[in-house]
Amino acid sequence: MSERSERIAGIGGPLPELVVLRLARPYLKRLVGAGLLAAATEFAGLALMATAIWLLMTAAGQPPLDRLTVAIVAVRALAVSRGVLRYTERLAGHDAVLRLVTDVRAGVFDTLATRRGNPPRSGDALSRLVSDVEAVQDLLLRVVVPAAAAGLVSVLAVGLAALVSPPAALALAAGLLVAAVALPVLATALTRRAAAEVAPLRGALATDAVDLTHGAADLAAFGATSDALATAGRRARRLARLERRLAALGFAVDAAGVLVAGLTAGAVVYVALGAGVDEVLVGVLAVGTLAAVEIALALVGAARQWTGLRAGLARVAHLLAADDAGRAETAETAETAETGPSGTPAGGRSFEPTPSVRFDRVTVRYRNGAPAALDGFDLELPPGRRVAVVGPSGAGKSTLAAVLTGAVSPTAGRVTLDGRDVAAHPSQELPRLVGGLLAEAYVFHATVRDNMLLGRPGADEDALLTAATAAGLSDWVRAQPDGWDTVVGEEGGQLSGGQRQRLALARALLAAPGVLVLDEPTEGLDPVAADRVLASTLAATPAGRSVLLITHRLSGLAELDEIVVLDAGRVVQRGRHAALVATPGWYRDQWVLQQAAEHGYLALSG
Ligand SMILES: Nc1ncnc2c1ncn2[C@@H]1O[C@H](COP(=O)(O)OP(=O)(O)OP(=O)(O)O)[C@@H](O)[C@H]1O
Repeated sequence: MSERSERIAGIGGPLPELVVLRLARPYLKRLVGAGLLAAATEFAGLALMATAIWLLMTAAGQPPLDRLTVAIVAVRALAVSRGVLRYTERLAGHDAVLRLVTDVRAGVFDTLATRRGNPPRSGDALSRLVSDVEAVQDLLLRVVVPAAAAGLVSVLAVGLAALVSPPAALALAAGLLVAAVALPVLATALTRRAAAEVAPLRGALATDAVDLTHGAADLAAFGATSDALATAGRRARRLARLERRLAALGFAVDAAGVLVAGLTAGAVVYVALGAGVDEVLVGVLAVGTLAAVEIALALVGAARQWTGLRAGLARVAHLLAADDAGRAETAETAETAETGPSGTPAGGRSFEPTPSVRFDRVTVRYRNGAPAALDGFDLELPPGRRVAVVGPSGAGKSTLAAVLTGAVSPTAGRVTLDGRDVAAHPSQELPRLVGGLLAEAYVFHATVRDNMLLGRPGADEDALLTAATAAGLSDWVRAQPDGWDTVVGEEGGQLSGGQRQRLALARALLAAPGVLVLDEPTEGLDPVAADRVLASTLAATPAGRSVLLITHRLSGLAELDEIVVLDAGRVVQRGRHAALVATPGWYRDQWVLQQAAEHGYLALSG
């Protein structure tokens, strides 16, 4: 970690604004300079209005020109200097703030890259880096600097008005207090709750987008797509509602600001006239008041900005304060996880009867003219039958699973469940009839429990334990300090490949569809573990349920009712293990090779 980011990461503190201001310490001189320049700009504007109105009202009396010369020059000088001052103020402010934001962004990157524990989810991390770090920039440029300038100019305006008429200055001070204190406090109070909800909602929506995209296949496989989409839709609608409410409140507060400016100017004129102030100076006071209140109203905008920035600032500050952030992050992800990946709904799911499956001359061609991935495939899978499909890579095994689960439609032939085409089954019913562990299962950045509950929402702890034990995951879960509530990291990044596979298998076993499809369930496990997990998986599947096991390992298939050997989409052998091992062909050759390889492995590892 760089020295700069160490400095950043070491900062804690209760208020995120204080964390940011402490980070800004090296750039304090530049920021104070920017604040003074901003005040000078606003003051030049105020003075320009007051001088111009004095000039107009005095000129109306047609005095000798030399009485007006100074004012004419002053108007020109103020008009020019206001532009120059605004430019230099922007330059100085942005220079300081962009340096600071570079520090903060580097610190956030460092913290994200090096932290242990739960890394934030990519959607969430991205929104932090983009919008939350910009909150630091906005806090200084749109809140602190303009608020300081407005405060300073208000004090100056009251002081100058007091030179003309102390009672009028009192009226001005009262109006400025309403504009600079009461209205901002009101605006903050009205918008705080909605604004605090907006930033986490944006983070959650970004996360939904990641889950819906990366986990689309698994959500579909477990029939959870519509629930996940509904959850994301609910969040998007809530966000839109909140933003509309914030905008409406903003308009109302702006209108109140205009009213305050008018009333204050009226009060100042009334008091000044009553105090016998010269009419030209009353005009100057009136226009000066309007200009001063408008400058003070910048504080309403600043307060609104500040309310909107607080949540983002807090996230950056917590992230940078490494130790605190670790804890906060854990709490936050645990909270997200409570609702399940993409808001998996709770509630039990009843089991469906096992359908009778029939593949009838099924051919699948992914592209016109391409060789068939499946070519005239036939298979009967009555309830309770257990069939393995084996064959070389690219033989069409995963295509078979895809056709059965409805992910791919046959180019020719039919796949039926109880005589009805797979495609004719409603998509929310199909996963209960056929499903399981498909190729490249997605593991969500949630707890072990919620990853499993995607398979069967509402399942109790006993059911979780039974499925996890069959998949060989329960010992690992027990060894974790958080047990079922262990968060597995983005795409299961905090699990080993084998653990990820066991978790996906446990989820499939918990889902327990009528026909359990297992595509390479022991992928990534060593031979001993693979044999054990396959045996316990088959043992854990109730007798009335069918199994379609896709595997490249031929070990542990002796108990299965049928083994189908595929090659280039065609069935080249079929039968039981004992018969196939006794017959010359791909199966026997592969069996011999695998046995030799695994015995060699066992000899070496033993
Ligand atoms: N989505 C797809 N688009 C185009 N072709 C595909 C697609 N999926 C599979 N194929 C092709 O279909 C054939 C069968 O692929 P499939 O994935 O079913 O084989 P497999 O037996 O499961 O292989 P492996 O054991 O390597 O997973 C291959 O030639 C493959 O290139």
